[in-house]
Amino acid sequence: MFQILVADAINEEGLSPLLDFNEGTLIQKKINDPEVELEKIDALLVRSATTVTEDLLEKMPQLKIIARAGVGVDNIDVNAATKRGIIVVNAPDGNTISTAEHTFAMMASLMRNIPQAHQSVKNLEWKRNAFIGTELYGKTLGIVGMGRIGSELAKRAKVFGMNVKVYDPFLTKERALKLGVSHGSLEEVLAEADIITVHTPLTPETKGLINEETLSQTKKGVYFLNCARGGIIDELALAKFVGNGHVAGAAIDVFEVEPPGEHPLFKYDNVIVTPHLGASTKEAQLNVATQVAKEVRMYFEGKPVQNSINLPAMSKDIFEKIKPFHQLSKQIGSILSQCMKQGVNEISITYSGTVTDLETSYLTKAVLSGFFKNRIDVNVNEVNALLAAKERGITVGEKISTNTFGYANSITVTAKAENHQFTVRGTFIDHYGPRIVYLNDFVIDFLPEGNMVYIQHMDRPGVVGRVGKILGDQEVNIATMQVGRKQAGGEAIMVLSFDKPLDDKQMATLAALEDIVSINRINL
Ligand SMILES: NC(=O)C1=CN([C@@H]2O[C@H](COP(=O)(O)OP(=O)(O)OC[C@H]3O[C@@H](n4cnc5c(N)ncnc54)[C@H](O)[C@@H]3O)[C@@H](O)[C@H]2O)C=CC1
Ligand SMILES: O=C(O)C(=O)COP(=O)(O)O
Repeated sequence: MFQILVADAINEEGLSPLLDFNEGTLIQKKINDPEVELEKIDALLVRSATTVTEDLLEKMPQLKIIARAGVGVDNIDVNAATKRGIIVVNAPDGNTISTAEHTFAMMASLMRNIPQAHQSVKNLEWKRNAFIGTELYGKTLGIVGMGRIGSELAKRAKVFGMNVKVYDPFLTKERALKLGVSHGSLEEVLAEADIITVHTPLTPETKGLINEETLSQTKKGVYFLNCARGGIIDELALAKFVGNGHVAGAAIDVFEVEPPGEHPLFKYDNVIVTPHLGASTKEAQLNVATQVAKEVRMYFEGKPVQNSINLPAMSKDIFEKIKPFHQLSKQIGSILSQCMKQGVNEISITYSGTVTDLETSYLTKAVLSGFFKNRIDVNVNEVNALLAAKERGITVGEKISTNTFGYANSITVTAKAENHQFTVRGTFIDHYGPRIVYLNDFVIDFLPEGNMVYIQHMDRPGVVGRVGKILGDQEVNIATMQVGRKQAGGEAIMVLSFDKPLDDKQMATLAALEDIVSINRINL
């Protein structure tokens, strides 16, 4: 049973794909609840309230997937998760509309003093002259970060007759044209906008993007909005510019520290605030919960996840096509690792035939994950395979070849150590299955499965018989046996498979036989 911890308030109805999941137990408790056995948790679902640090991950050795029921993953140490092979997924578009609408509502409220006027009337005042507002019509809205939310906001602003000027270094001219917005540098947006709103993720590049220096490049009387992440606008710098009258007002939904407690911005009447409500609608919460619950379930069912931060997305169709090669790649990596015990400094992979139509970089990661399994105590998978190789100084090369060796496809992997190298080649035959067709310079043909032994020996009469007799005497049943040789009387190999793995004594007895050069277990 997979243990799935829901550590933040996530919509119950949206969690139904996991509530109905027979192979999972859902635990709805805070991360620091003493009843939570962190070491047993397989999946963790969070919003922005739970901070997922490297220290926390250290305590969660079984964790395989972190799902963020929302967009921003700045509360998750994605690098630390990647290093451990933990997949991080989010729900990228489930709350876009709600957040764009909230930003718009904040902008309208700010320009028309709605929160202040509301409070005044409730205080039994009637101060119509104190709350003269400013129209949105004809004003220039500067949007920093023109992704999903920025784009939805732009559409709404245009309907209100606003001019939209955007800054986003990753926005193409074509996309800006399609969205009907003027695209410029940050300096241009700062200089031209009447209202500036940020919609970037919080990253080292965007932290403090709006600071004293950038604030001083804006028009006097500018308004600021932050419904993205606390920290993109330097809060103390903003408070200073509100205080000196340069900034006419600000609407803030998110804070560097949440909840913010006493805050220098709170003393200004022209600063309006909400407690991180951008995504807080029934619709958005249902959307994001459903998205991540489905993702986690798909992951545990061995299906591809769609919205991973640290894995490439793959459609179901592509996944079905790549699946047999994925399995074969892992098996090749594992065989290689078990046949070549020493440290390796290079792994090169050559793909040929039909497999080259697929995402071979994904298969390369699968080869590496098979190779590292049982070699290192970190769970290596497609998320952290390249990183694991890099950290161990192993160069990984991938190439495509037209030589298919007579098969419809082939995957050839060579591992190199200082004075030694070992090659394994496999193919996948439709309606037949995976086969290993080349092992360390020998042509062979066997099914990579179960408990096997790989023996290198001299091609002399009686060797195969002696191996069979010794095993027979010990009541060991040989399930399959394949032999290969380069030339008569030279070096040869045997690959045998058994119902149960051979024990150390049986291995030693075989190793001691005449004409046996080496013997290795291969367990797949
Ligand atoms: N207040 C709330 O409740 C919510 C806040 N958010 C925040 O809003 C952010 C944006 O969300 P989406 O639009 O869905 O993300 P997105 O990924 O679609 O858009 C982000 C945009 O920022 C741009 N960008 C990145 N670095 C930049 C830089 N240095 N300067 C200018 N632009 C830059 C990217 O090119 C991208 O177009 C999220 O990362 C999240 O932190 C999201 C949902 C709800
Ligand atoms: O999706 C996001 O990035 C948000 O900021 C929403 O945060 P929340 O899930 O409401 O804590």
